[in-house]
Amino acid sequence: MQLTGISHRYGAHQVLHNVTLECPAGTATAIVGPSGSGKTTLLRTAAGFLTPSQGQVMLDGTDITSRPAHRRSIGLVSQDGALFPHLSVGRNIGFGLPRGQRGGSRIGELLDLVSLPADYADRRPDQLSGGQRQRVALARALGRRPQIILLDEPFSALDAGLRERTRKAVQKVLRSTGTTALLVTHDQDEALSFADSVAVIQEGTLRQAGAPENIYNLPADLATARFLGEAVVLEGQVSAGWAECALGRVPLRNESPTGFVHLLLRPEQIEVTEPEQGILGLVLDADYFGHDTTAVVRLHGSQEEIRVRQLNTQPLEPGETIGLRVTGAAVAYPPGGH
Ligand SMILES: Nc1ncnc2c1ncn2[C@@H]1O[C@H](COP(=O)(O)OP(=O)(O)OP(=O)(O)O)[C@@H](O)[C@H]1O
Repeated sequence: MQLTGISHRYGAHQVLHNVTLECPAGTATAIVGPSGSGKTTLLRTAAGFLTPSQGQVMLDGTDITSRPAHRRSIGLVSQDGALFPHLSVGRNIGFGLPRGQRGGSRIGELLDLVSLPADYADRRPDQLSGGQRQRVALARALGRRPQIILLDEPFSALDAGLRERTRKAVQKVLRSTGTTALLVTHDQDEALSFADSVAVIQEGTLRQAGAPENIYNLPADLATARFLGEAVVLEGQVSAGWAECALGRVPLRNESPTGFVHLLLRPEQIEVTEPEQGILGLVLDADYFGHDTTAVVRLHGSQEEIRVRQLNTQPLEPGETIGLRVTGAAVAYPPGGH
């Protein structure tokens, strides 16, 4: 599916500005962005519930912009699954299937696809857990073998553990059926782990789209960097592909003009060492989580405070002096961008 030059306004309020996004067949694309950035509006445009003020929705080379939702080969799974509470699981899944397929075997097949036992067909939705309900919603959406599945925050009502398991189960089903998926989420970890491609949208504008590792490691700007995870931003001076900053001399991941820049590092790139082996820092605050420790550290001789994250280390103590060393490269941004 291709969304080309999509703009949309609700009355005088323009919420999408010329968004172009390609969702290649058989892949999963996640749209992430802050609340109110226009994600759902874009998804509704893809689904056919809304005709954009401008732009085209193309599917397999055909312009389907003004084709209504029920005539598109698209399945939708929403936040709460939207199952009919008074119908059994089997009848929920059968809803919308051609008459001949509403019986046992196709329903059983679809339950099996989402790893639910066949006898769940007789249960009512309120006899299932939240994760199981979302799997039923997925089975229902997949029943008609749509070309595309649209997932609108489908895991957000689930608690952390269940959320991850359900996400993995859904990912597996989508991959095994080769279904193209478009997921809307405001959870950046979910987007990075679920999708083949991540699109970041802010204030109705597409800021960046690409493979998760590219988006995380080389964000288009600092706002995108901060949205996708914790960011350590330091002032620096660039010359010949290296930058000098409060953490010493660090290589750059991107091409940058010489002179003053803002440097982006991720907290996990900053290694804690013995004081004599790194740049000195004073621990101001530390949180020990068992699997990792995060700390806020003030760098010696500067007012810069940074956040570091260490795996499997001893707890750090406020007031302690530590050494810090950068691993990997930084990304340089010209001054003025935030
Ligand atoms: N039917 C509508 N009429 C008028 N304004 C709307 C309508 N639907 C959404 N909006 C506005 O459009 C903007 C984008 O909304 P949208 O639901 O697309 O954002 P979102 O990124 O999905 O947000 P969230 O993550 O909070 O769901 C918001 O400012 C919202 O108030």
